[in-house]
Amino acid sequence: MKQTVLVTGGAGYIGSHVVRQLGEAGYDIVIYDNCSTGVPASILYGDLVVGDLADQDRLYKLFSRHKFSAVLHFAASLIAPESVENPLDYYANNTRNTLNLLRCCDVFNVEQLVFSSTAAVYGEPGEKPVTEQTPTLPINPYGRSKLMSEWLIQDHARASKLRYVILRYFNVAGADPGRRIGQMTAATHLVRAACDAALGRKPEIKIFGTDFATSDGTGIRDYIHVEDLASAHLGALQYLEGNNQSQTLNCGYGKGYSVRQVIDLVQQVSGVKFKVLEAPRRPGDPACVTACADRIREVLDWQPQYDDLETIIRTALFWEIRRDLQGAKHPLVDTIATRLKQAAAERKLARMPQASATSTQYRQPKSA
Ligand SMILES: NC(=O)c1ccc[n+]([C@@H]2O[C@H](COP(=O)([O-])OP(=O)(O)OC[C@H]3O[C@@H](n4cnc5c(N)ncnc54)[C@H](O)[C@@H]3O)[C@@H](O)[C@H]2O)c1
Ligand SMILES: O=c1ccn([C@@H]2O[C@H](COP(=O)(O)OP(=O)(O)O[C@H]3O[C@H](CO)[C@H](O)[C@H](O)[C@H]3O)[C@@H](O)[C@H]2O)c(=O)[nH]1
Repeated sequence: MKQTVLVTGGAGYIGSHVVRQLGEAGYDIVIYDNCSTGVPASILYGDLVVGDLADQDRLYKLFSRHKFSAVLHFAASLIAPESVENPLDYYANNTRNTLNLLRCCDVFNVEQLVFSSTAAVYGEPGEKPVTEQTPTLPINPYGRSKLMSEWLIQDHARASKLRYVILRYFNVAGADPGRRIGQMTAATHLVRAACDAALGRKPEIKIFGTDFATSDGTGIRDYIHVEDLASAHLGALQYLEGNNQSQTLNCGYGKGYSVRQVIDLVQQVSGVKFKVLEAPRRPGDPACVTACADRIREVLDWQPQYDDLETIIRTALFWEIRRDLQGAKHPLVDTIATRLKQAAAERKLARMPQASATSTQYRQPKSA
């Protein structure tokens, strides 16, 4: 029987990629989103209900209309420096609204929850990759608001039949390799900011902090492709459907790249030497955050397909170019698009001997 799942924040960047994979896997999907940063055009499957998680009455009505087998909870505010400026908004949208959602799960007997948490719960863990056992010491209100949400979920699960998978994402980037969806709205993330600079949408990129205690002085992060992150959600859902116990899992590849390395690679892949400025650190930015991601592979049998920074950057750039071609077009877009197409064709050629050997091997006529 088809299961109906609720996806909060499904019109957003990550949620929309998960919705697409859920739709392809045959789930019935209801998306609840206030479209503050998400856009309806990014929803390729399911029904969108436009509403706010703060509206408890609306949520009750939604839960009473559907029999949800599970909830995937993405809706949140997520810009760490902004959370330093407006902490109360972050606690309201992230922590209080998670409580609203849990109340509905409780009243309507929803027993499976997949929650979007973040590496920001670890704060400033130093150079070592962090495991799920690393102490959680968030250094900004965003991280604290998410950690408090984790506690709400864990405490409620102890007192009820709720089972959960909390996924702590590291830095998410890239776009649907099929180029249907990607980051739709303005975003401050590094890969996006570098793509914007390559496409000439911004005159330059700023490196926030060059005096961190890292190899080149700039911040180090573990970048995960949004498509792999989405498949981890399907794995988490299937894991819960298999009646397994609750888990908290890191979602990253276990590889660290500095801001300079990311910018250099965006310049290399795009062929555009955009301007790079050095600027002071942003408030609340840790020096280095990378994941030990052994447990998620083991527990969910998760097998990432896009574990490569160049692939992340290429899919992000392809998506941004596609967005540009639909709207106002910058002259550089054509140059970069041609360059990316050439690179893709060269890679295809390089792979050809192996590909044709494999196809001869496997495509034997059935009647033979
Ligand atoms: N992007 C990252 O690098 C990253 C890293 C770690 C964790 N996360 C987490 O992943 C989740 C999704 O992030 P994203 O990058 O897709 O962001 P996003 O802003 O694209 O998506 C968030 C979605 O939630 C919706 N939303 C926000 N507040 C809402 C409310 N009160 N009621 C209803 N809908 C609401 C927005 O309209 C949007 O569609 C968040 O919980 C975030 O904390 C993201
Ligand atoms: O224009 C920019 C943008 C970013 N950076 C730097 O690039 C690194 C990554 O910054 P992002 O803004 O891309 O991402 P954050 O690490 O700040 O945070 C992201 O990943 C976290 C998990 O690690 C959280 O989950 C959070 O929601 C999500 O925005 C940081 O050192 C930042 O200072 C720049 O130098 N210039």
